[in-house]
Amino acid sequence: MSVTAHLTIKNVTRQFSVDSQTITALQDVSLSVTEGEFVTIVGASGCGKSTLLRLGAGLDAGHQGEIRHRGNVVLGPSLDRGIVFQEPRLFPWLTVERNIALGLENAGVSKAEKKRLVKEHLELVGLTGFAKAYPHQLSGGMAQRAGIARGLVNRPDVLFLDEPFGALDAITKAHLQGELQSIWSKEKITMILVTHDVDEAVFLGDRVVVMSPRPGRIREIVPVNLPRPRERTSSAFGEVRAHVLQSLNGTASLAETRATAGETKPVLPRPAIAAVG
Ligand SMILES: Nc1ncnc2c1ncn2[C@@H]1O[C@H](COP(=O)(O)OP(=O)(O)OP(=O)(O)O)[C@@H](O)[C@H]1O
Repeated sequence: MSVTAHLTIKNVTRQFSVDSQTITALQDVSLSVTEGEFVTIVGASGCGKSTLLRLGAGLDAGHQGEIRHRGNVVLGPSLDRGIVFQEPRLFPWLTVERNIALGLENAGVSKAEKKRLVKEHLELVGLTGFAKAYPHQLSGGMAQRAGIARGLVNRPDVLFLDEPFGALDAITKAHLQGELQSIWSKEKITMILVTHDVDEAVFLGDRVVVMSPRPGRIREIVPVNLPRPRERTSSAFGEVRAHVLQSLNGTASLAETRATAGETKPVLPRPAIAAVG
């Protein structure tokens, strides 16, 4: 793995205004991600994880501080930065292959190249044979695999994943975590994944970024120096997990904070809320 600073987030603060109150979603957050690294971000609900991801991907702006990707200031979305959300967001009227091909929209590739890339990525996520299926014919895990293929198909430099397995059952989740880790090892794409699941963060991350809420800050960055694929039942894994949990509990227990999360969320739908700054 090279040590090029790939994505740098420097002193980033992001505030929102809700009902004339200012919410500081992120305060003075700095993080430097190296090329090919897998960084996971955990934290209680409302601590700014998604805000950080959206800013990094260029889907949000209005922050103070600076975000650079390969040395260039991030000013908006780019084909170099892919994103996968918790819901796969597939178009129900398009087949799996056409949904994946959407990731190549505006990528300037020929029809033949598009076909080749879609086939390759169907294979990569284990959906060969489902190219012509429609989203309603897929299980939740399969749909999320299609979402991941769409995020990867144009070979982004960085793939941002916002709780990609959050809606899946425990068995499918563990399976897809394993698959994502092999895709990452094979494709060498920088990945930044947000999760509520400490096991997932330790299983996948080279480093686990622990965030604390109100205002959202980085509390600690925990390196995970364990060989891959990781053995979740090993004592070394358990030690890192315990460390991350302790770090989270330094602010509040995750369960406790999630129970009060409603208080930190805007009551109005987000598009109706003005951004500060
Ligand atoms: N568009 C927006 N308008 C107003 N407030 C927002 C907006 N986006 C985020 N916030 C607020 O910023 C804070 C951080 O939200 P964010 O969604 O980043 O947290 P999170 O850690 O990803 O939470 P969760 O784990 O529940 O998804 C919250 O208090 C939230 O209400």
